[in-house]
Formats: sequence, C-alpha cells, structure tokens
Amino acid sequence: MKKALTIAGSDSSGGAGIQADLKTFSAHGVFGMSVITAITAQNTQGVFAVQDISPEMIGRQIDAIFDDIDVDALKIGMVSVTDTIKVIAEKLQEYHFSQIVLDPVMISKSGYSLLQPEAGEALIKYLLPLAMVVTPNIPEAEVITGLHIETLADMKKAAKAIHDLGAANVLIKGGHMEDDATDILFDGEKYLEYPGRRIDTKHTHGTGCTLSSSITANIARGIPVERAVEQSKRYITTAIEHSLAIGKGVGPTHHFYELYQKAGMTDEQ
Ligand SMILES: Nc1ncnc2c1ncn2[C@@H]1O[C@H](COP(=O)(O)OP(=O)(O)OP(=O)(O)O)[C@@H](O)[C@H]1O
Ligand SMILES: Cc1ncc(CO)c(N)n1
Repeated sequence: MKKALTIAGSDSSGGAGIQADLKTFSAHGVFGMSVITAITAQNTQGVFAVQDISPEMIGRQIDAIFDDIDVDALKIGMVSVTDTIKVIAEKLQEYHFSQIVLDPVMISKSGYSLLQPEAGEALIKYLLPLAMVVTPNIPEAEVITGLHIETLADMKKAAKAIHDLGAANVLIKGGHMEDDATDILFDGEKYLEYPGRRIDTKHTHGTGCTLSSSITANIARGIPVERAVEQSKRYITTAIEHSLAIGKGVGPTHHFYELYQKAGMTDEQ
C-alpha cells in the first residue's frame, strides 16, 4: 500500500487541516500518516485559538516516521512560525526527501492568520525550493510575488515568478476568482489550464487542504504531476459538489471512496 504523510495543523471541526488530509488519503486508497504542527480550536464559523507544537516535537514526529517507514509522498500545510518552518526544511533535507507538495497556508477562509506574517519570508526561503508542487490560492500567490492578480494572465505571471523562487511545479488555484474556478499549472516550460466551473455553494471549508492532499495521494500512487493535478481537480470538484451543510457556517467538503470512483479515477494503479 502506498503511504502519504501530512505535516499540518489540526482542525477540531474536521473540515480542513490534518483531518481533511487523512480523509482524503483514505478516499484515494493511500495509507495516511501525520505530523501535527499546531492545534486549532476551529469550527465552520471561525478559528478561535491556536497552540503551536514545539519545533522539537515536530522534529521528533518527523524522525519517528522516517526512521521506520518509507514515505511515498508528503504535503505541508499550516506551519505557523519560522522555527517550525526551519525544522521541517532541515529534516526533509536530512532525509533527502523530494516528493513534497507545499500548500502555503496563510489565512483561513474566516480571516484568521494561520502563518505569522514574519514567517512568510522563511516559507519562501526554506520550503518553496524543496517543493515538487506548490499550491497557492490567489491571495497567497499575491503575498509571495507582490503581484496583483485579477486575470488568468496575471495568474500565469505569478506562477512563473513563484517557479523562479525554486518550486518545480506551481499550481495557482482559481477558487478566489470572480467567475470560473480555473487553476493554472506551470512546470517551468509550459502552462496548463485546469478549467473548473464555479459551484454555487458556501460550503467550501477545507478545499485547499483537500486539493493538496489529493495531489499528494496521487503522487504517492506514482502518477506524474500533470495527471495527478488533473485527477485531483476532478476530485475536489466532486467533493465540493457533494459538500456538507454541517455546522452553522461554512461546511466541509465530502470525502468518500465512492466520490473518488465517481470522479473516474479508479483506472489508475
Ligand atoms: N465554488 C467553487 N466551485 C468550484 N471549484 C472551486 C470553488 N471554490 C474553490 N474551488 C476549487 O477548489 C480548489 C481549492 O481552491 P481555493 O482557491 O478555494 O483554495 P484555498 O483558498 O487554499 O482553500 P482554503 O480556504 O481551504 O485554504 C481549487 O481547485 C479551486 O479551483
Ligand atoms: C488547521 C488548518 N489548516 C489549514 C486551513 C486552511 O485554511 C485551516 N482552516 N485550518
């Protein structure tokens, strides 16, 4: 069985973070493991408190996994502070690990800062160059590049700028655009468009986490990046179409193996 790891924060309401990642791995038939970087008190209405896990404990979790188990791919989500970023980067270099999907989580949908502003530079300096795929949304791509993004052409410009910072493949997500939810992938040579019609729902809690963990699971299964993203775009679209009106606010996406089959992805290994 293929094995995937998520290095991310816990979302007590189960819609985003570690919980979304592990559900997504399971739905893809991949064995999921976790390194918890922070615990959030969070629900569908907001993030109310965050407790960061110490960098030492994060390092120990990474060691415990890599000393014992062969990881096929991993994703990085919420990383909170500079010292957390540094220990993750050091450990992944120590283990010569490169199947890395980086979701540069900055601000939650409800507006809470999940990455301290001064840690943004460390994320760019230490984690971006290690990423096989990085998956910023529009506001994150704007922070990373300093560019203003309104059009598909702007997304392409930002993708190129982020590639220049060292990430091998850059996927800019169009979830925050006005009309279509089209995502753009740049691999250093060509741009690929992954068109997506906008689904009219408020229940989009954890869409970014779900997409990046789906890509991680597909990479763990040996699927090349372009096709992994294509399949994961289908998965997230289906997961949003079937999202759940759980709680009083922004409900979560839906993860079920049947959805994975419905998205037409069972033909792969
Ligand atoms: N309403 C929608 N309809 C269709 N696709 C959507 C919608 N919202 C987001 N997506 C898609 O979901 C994926 C995640 O994108 P999004 O921009 O929402 O990520 P995010 O902002 O990082 O999410 P999060 O708030 O969980 O951090 C992308 O493929 C995007 O195109
Ligand atoms: C723990 C966690 N990670 C990521 C997100 C995505 O915004 C969130 N809301 N919570």
